[in-house]
Amino acid sequence: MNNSQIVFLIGFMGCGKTTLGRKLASRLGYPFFDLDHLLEEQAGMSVTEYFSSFGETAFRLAEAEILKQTAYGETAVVSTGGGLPCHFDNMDWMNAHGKTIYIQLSPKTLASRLEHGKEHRPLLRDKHGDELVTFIAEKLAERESFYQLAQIIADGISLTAERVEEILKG
Ligand SMILES: Nc1ncnc2c1ncn2[C@@H]1O[C@H](COP(=O)(O)OP(=O)(O)O)[C@@H](O)[C@H]1O
Ligand SMILES: O=C(O)C1=C[C@@H](OP(=O)(O)O)[C@@H](O)[C@H](O)C1
Ligand SMILES: [Mg+2]
Repeated sequence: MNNSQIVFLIGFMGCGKTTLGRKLASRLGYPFFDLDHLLEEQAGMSVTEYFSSFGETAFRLAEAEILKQTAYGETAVVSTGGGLPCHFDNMDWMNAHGKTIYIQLSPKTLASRLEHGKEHRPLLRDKHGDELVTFIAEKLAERESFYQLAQIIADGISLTAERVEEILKG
């Protein structure tokens, strides 16, 4: 029997990839990887500092490199950054190496979750209120076709690690 399983969580900033990924990994007894945290460790600086020092293009190259070079082992839960599936062949690579789950939420719900965490997200930090919702709606529309390539699409409202485990078992 093949017991290998790498689960990639994808979706827009604020959909809960990091929070849910950590819980899911603990539930399944799998190692947890958050690609933004790996990049921060390797670069020795925060994602925000990385964007301001090197720019978004360099960040996209670095996150793709970390996605593909990390030794995940046989089982893992991997939380990606929100933009990662939309660059290079990252989405195809994740579909070929594991199970991809898109955590889907509306721009309004995402904005309400992000209002307090946006200083850590360089793409959002200067946006407020309705302007934040509009920005998310536009960016999500650009990204949606990539996210839709996921093998599993899950409604992010009240999504729990337990529910994701059930979905994975089929
Ligand atoms: N299921 C949830 N319900 C409500 N808020 C949540 C939920 N999951 C995460 N959050 C909150 O939303 C924000 C973004 O979560 P995070 O896990 O960092 O998302 P992502 O990694 O997808 O950007 C955090 O403030 C987090 O506490
Ligand atoms: O959507 C994006 O372009 C980004 C999402 C962030 O990760 P989260 O989705 O975990 O916030 C982080 O990778 C960076 O700020 C860029
Ligand atoms: Mg995250």
